[in-house]
Amino acid sequence: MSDQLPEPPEVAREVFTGDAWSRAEAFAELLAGPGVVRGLLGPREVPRIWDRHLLNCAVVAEAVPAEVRLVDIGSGAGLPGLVLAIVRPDISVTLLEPLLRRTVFLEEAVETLKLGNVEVLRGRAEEFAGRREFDVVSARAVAPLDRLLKWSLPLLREGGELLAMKGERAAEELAESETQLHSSGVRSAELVSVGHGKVEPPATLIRVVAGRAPGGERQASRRKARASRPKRARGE
Ligand SMILES: C[S@@+](CC[C@H](N)C(=O)[O-])C[C@H]1O[C@@H](n2cnc3c(N)ncnc32)[C@H](O)[C@@H]1O
Repeated sequence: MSDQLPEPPEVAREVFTGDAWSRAEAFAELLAGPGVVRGLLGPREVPRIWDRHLLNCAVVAEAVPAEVRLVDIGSGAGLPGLVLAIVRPDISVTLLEPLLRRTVFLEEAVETLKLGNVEVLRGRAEEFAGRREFDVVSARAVAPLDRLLKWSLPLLREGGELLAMKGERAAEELAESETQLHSSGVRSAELVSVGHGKVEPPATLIRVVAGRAPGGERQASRRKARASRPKRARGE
C-alpha cells in the first residue's frame, strides 16, 4: 500500500455505504499502487485520491437514474465509471477505453473488486455509433463538449442522457455549443450541481438529454453498421 494514500475523510463513510465501503478502499489502494506504477495516475494525485477522484466521481451518482445502462467514455483508470459501479449496484456500467494498458488495469480492478455490474470495452467511442445503445453516457476530462456530443448522441437512446463532468468553464462550454446542441435536436441541456455537503466545491455536470436524431441519423448509422457486417453474420 502507498504510504502517501491518506485516511479516507469522514464523509466518505456516508457516500460509500454497505459493500461499497470495502470496494472503495480496495480501489483507492489499486489506484495508489499499480495505478501509479503503470502510469494511469500521476504520483502527485495520490494524496488527493479520496476527495478529488473517488468522492468527486461518486457524487455524480446523484444525477444517474435507477437501473440504467451507463457507458463511461474514456474511462482511463475507471473515473468516474468504476466508482459509479461501486456506489450503484443497480446500474450496469460499460467502461469504454481505447488504450490496452488501461483496459488491462480496468479488467483487473473489476476482478479484484468482484464487481458483477461492469463490462470493460476496448475502443474509441466513435467506433460504437449505432452498434451499442445506452441510457446514460458519463465522461470526465475526455474532450470538449462539442466532441463529446458527436461521440455520445449516437450511443444514446432517445431520451437518454449525457452527463459530462466539467469544471469552472462548464457554463462557457455550454454556451459555445449552443448551435450544435440546437442542430443535433437534443431535448435539453443544462448545468447540474451535485455533491453539496460532500465535496468542496460541489461538482458541476453538463446534462444533455438526447432527442430523436435529425434526419434519422441514429437509425441510418445502425443500418450502415448492419450493412457493413458480413452477410453470414446478418443471417442472409
Ligand atoms: C485525460 S484521460 C481521463 C481519464 C478519466 N476519465 C479520468 O477522469 O481520470 C482521457 C481518456 O480518454 C480516452 N480517450 C481519448 N479519445 C477517446 C475516444 N475517442 N473514445 C474513448 N476514449 C477516448 C484516453 O485514452 C484517456 O484514457
